[in-house]
Parts: sequence; C-alpha cells; structure tokens
Amino acid sequence: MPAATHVHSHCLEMVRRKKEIKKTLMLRYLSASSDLGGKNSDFPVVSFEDIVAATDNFSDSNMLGMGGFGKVYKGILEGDKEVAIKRLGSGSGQGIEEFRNEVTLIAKLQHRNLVRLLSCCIHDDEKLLIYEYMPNKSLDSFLFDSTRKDVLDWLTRFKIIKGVARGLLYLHQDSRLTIIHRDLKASNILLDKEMSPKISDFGMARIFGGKQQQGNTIRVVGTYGYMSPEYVMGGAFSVKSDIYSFGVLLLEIVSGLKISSPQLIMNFPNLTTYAWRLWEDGNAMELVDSAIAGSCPIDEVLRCIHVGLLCVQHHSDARPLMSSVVFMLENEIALLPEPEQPAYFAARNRENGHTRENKDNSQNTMSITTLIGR
Ligand SMILES: Nc1ncnc2c1ncn2[C@@H]1O[C@H](COP(=O)(O)OP(=O)(O)OP(=O)(O)O)[C@@H](O)[C@H]1O
Repeated sequence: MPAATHVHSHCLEMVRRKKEIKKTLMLRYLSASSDLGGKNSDFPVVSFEDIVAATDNFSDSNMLGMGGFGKVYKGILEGDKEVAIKRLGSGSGQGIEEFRNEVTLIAKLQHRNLVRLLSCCIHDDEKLLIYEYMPNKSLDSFLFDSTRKDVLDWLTRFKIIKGVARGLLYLHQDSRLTIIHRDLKASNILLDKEMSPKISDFGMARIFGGKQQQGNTIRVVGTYGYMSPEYVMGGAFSVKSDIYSFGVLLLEIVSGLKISSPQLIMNFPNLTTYAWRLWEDGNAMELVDSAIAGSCPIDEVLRCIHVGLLCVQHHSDARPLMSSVVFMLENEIALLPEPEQPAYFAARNRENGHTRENKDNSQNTMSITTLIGR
C-alpha cells in the first residue's frame, strides 16, 4: 500500500474510533441520568452504594446538621473529594417533584455566592443531594454563638453581606430566569474556608421565566421573622419578599442579634423595630454587635444599617431591587433615600412610647414547609 493511502486510512480509523468512544460515553451518561426520570439528562448522578460508602453508612459521626427536610452528612467521594450529602427521607415532606425542582434549578446555577450542587441520587424511597462541602458550615453557627462570633470581624461581616447581596442579585436579575429563594436566613448562608458566603437551600425556590416576577400561594413556606408582611398575610411572594428577608439578615449580621429572640431586645419585640427606633433617634451605631463595636468604620456600618432598613420597609414597592442594594453597598458616594417605617411597626406601645409589632409573627423561628397543598 502506498504510504499516502496508508496514512489516510489510519486517519479514518482514528476518527471512527473517536466517534465510537464519544457514542459510548454519551450512552453511559444518558443511562446514568435516567435515574432522575429522564428529566435531567445532563445531570450527573452517584450510586447509592457509593453514598453509603462515602458516609460510612450514614454514621452519626458524619452528621453535619439537620434541616426541615432531613439530615445532612459529610462524605468522601472519589477518594478524597469532601462533599455534603442531604438525605431527604420519605417522610421529609419533599416529594419527587420538589426534589426535581431543587435539582434542576441548582444544577443550572453557577455563581461564586451560591452553593454548588454536584450531583444527586434517587434510590427506592431515598432522595439525596450532593453539595460541595462548606467547612465552616452556616453563618448562624458563628453569628449567634458568643464563643465563635469573634471570628466575624467587621471586614468579614461586610464581605458576607456583599457576597449574599451579589448571590441574590444573580438569582433575581442576572441569571436566565427570575428565581425567588423564599427562605433566605442565616442558617441558609454557608461559609467556605475563606469565610465567603454561599446561599443554599433552594428546595422552596420558585422560578419564573419571561416577564412574570411575582406569584401567590396558599402554601406559605419560609421562616417567621424573615418573611415579609405581604407574604405572611396574603401568600404574595416576589423578589421584594426576598429583599425583605435580606434586610433582616443584614441587620442580624451587623447586630449579632436574632430577628426573633426568645427575649425582647431592649424592650422591643424584634430586631427591625429596635433598629428603626435607634435610627430615628440618631443612635444607629448602638445597634452594632458589641463583639466588633469600636473596630469598624462608622460610615460603612451606617450605610449597611441604612440599606437594611430600606429593605425591611413595610411597603414592598418602597424596597429597593437587589441591583440598587449592591450599588448602595459598594459605592461610598451613593445617595440613599430615607427609609420609611419597617413592617410590623404598627401598634403603639403605650408604656414606653415605642411602637410594637404584631407578636404573632415575631417570636417563632420554625420553618413552615408543608401547610396546605398547592
Ligand atoms: N454544603 C454543606 N456543607 C457543610 N455543612 C452543610 C452543608 N449543607 C448543610 N450543612 C449543615 O447542615 C445543616 C442543615 O442544613 P439544611 O440545609 O438541611 O437545613 P437548614 O437550612 O439548617 O434548615 P431548614 O431546612 O429549616 O431551612 C446546616 O445548618 C449546616 O450546618
């Protein structure tokens, strides 16, 4: 055979082999993905056996925490890859549809301030989600723990506030769809090894396409204290209800106080009411967590409190969009409008002249996840 013909047939053989390998890989990929019911054909899955091995058969020593939908375990996959595995039991209240919602939604999202969903698994009654592992767990484990909150100096707190704001901006305005988280709170902010924040827990998120930006539900899910009045009272959710939750979270980060403490905060029923009174009286710096007071730039802190109060305003129309929030947080010279009175500030407390919130909505931090079917 002439040399040129030999080279040519060799090339053809290489192309044919490459095509075959590609086809085999594609078929393998599709059959693995079909575990999800065929709806997520581009999403990697892990076998249940691998998960059992990775978590030492879901041993208690590997348990990271427990949320409304089930337990979360630390696991090691592929030899040395640390992951967090969320095990949603059959009694977790999350059906296959909600599971698919979380899986398909997160799989499409990529932002440095959102937790990455790496893969998932459905095995008989078991549904499992595999996330990147966040070594510092959630923000609440630092913020509300007097022995750990020192780690959160002002620089770190401001970095967390800005990171969460950017993550939420992506969900609301910068990704292909409008995504409303509906359960933004300190325990849903995870921290990586540099203490950078990542928003997690999209099980209750709602996605909108096109121009639709708000919805209504009779199945109110979320956490009291973080939920906006229009959502609690009427089930109306929109980006503005997430922005309300962000405002609450921001005030918690600055003050180190929980929105719904079991005790009144300085005679006020909750944090927003307390923050508003201090702001109105020109004493806003008194809100700052004593663990960092004295070591933080006053202008920056005041701007944060100001933005927080804009976000928790009673009227949703008055609350800024996340694009404005990010701009106001990142630009020292941004002119901020005066905040109006926050939600839950209606009834006047006669004893001390301060207004008080409706207590029904202030003292309960329980997540409501399954009230009435949609
Ligand atoms: N990716 C992760 N890396 C490390 N720890 C995690 C990870 N995901 C969750 N955890 C830990 O597991 C706990 C439970 O998380 P989960 O998201 O199930 O519930 P939650 O947000 O605490 O509560 P809820 O379900 O009511 O919103 C968290 O508080 C956190 O400490």
